Amino acid sequence: MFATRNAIKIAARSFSTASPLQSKVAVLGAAGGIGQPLSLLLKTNPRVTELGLYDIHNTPGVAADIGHINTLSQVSGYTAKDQDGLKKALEGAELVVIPAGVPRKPGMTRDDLFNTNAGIVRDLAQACAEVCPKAKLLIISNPVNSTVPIATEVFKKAGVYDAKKIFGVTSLDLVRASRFVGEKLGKITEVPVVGGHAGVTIIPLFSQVSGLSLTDAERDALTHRVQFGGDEVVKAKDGAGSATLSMAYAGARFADSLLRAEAGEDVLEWAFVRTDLFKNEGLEFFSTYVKLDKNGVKEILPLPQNISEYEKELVKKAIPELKKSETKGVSFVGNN
Ligand SMILES: NC(=O)C1=CN([C@@H]2O[C@H](COP(=O)(O)OP(=O)(O)OC[C@H]3O[C@@H](n4cnc5c(N)ncnc54)[C@H](O)[C@@H]3O)[C@@H](O)[C@H]2O)C=CC1
Ligand SMILES: O=C([O-])CC(=O)C(=O)O
Repeated sequence: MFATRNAIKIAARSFSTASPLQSKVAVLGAAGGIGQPLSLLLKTNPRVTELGLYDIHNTPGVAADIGHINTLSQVSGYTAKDQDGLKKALEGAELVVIPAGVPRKPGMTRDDLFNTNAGIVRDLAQACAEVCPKAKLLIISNPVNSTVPIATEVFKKAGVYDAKKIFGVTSLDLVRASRFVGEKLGKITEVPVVGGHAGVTIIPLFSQVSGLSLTDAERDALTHRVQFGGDEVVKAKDGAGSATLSMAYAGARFADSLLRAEAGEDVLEWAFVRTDLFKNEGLEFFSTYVKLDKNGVKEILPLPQNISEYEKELVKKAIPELKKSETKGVSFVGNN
């Protein structure tokens, strides 16, 4: 389950500047709080040559607006009213990013979004399986711990499943952990975050950050802040939704990592993927260290051997929670 740390190389963190390959990125839910700034950031990425934006409404306006930005990529926007709008957005896509669905309000858990978002993700994944089965899917819609198993089951049913290409985007947890530790260290450094994307399933590995020394109380507080960073934003937005801008940044960063890997760079990321790491515990999905190549996941690395006892306990606590969400997602597709 754990490996030595020396195999692990931290990915560079600036956006791409190299000349582009042909890479179409589709964004489903593109007119939303995340969708709009995410589409904006993707428009500024020189590796993206085409953007296909889809939402149930408002996408043509977003596409027209972003389309005036003076980078070379082409932008088109479709809604549910356009004939074959979803199909047109997806055709030829290398990456499909999915932030479609409802966000939390104060007092809700991510799992409370399941009833609405499970069906949305299932239907969008079905369209991806039909139109662009070889595209990489980046799932942002919550609850990620269930929506990734949902998309996986849809692809399996359609006979086009490739575990290397379906990702739950947990990058915002990494961005938050890096920022919160940065406040302490006075410099920005990468902080691995593993597990899942909800409460106690979010596990920051502070033991892996060189130069960081925390008292037990500081470690507990920092861990809690990363695990419940989403709630901090939901509370501050006071009914107007959850994190959108930081999520757009994190999602664009993860998309950029996949595009870099597509172009032949060695990239290490953290993402919620299908893995055998916890096979003995009956768990199929876990966010861990993932080496990327042009096909998506090249290699899944075990957790570092030298993580702390405290972090090992967090992993143990997360497993039953993850398992519950996974089963719920799998059953949803089985029963619907
Ligand atoms: N993975 C992560 O770290 C994070 C995930 N999220 C999740 O992302 C999702 C979106 O959040 P926001 O953008 O703030 O919500 P939002 O409500 O602002 O935007 C969602 C968009 O999805 C669209 N949509 C709904 N059904 C659709 C369908 N069938 N096809 C295409 N588009 C559809 C809506 O029209 C809307 O424009 C939520 O589920 C939220 O919980 C939010 C922050 C972080
Ligand atoms: O908290 C939420 O509901 C949105 C989210 O996933 C996050 O900000 O991490």
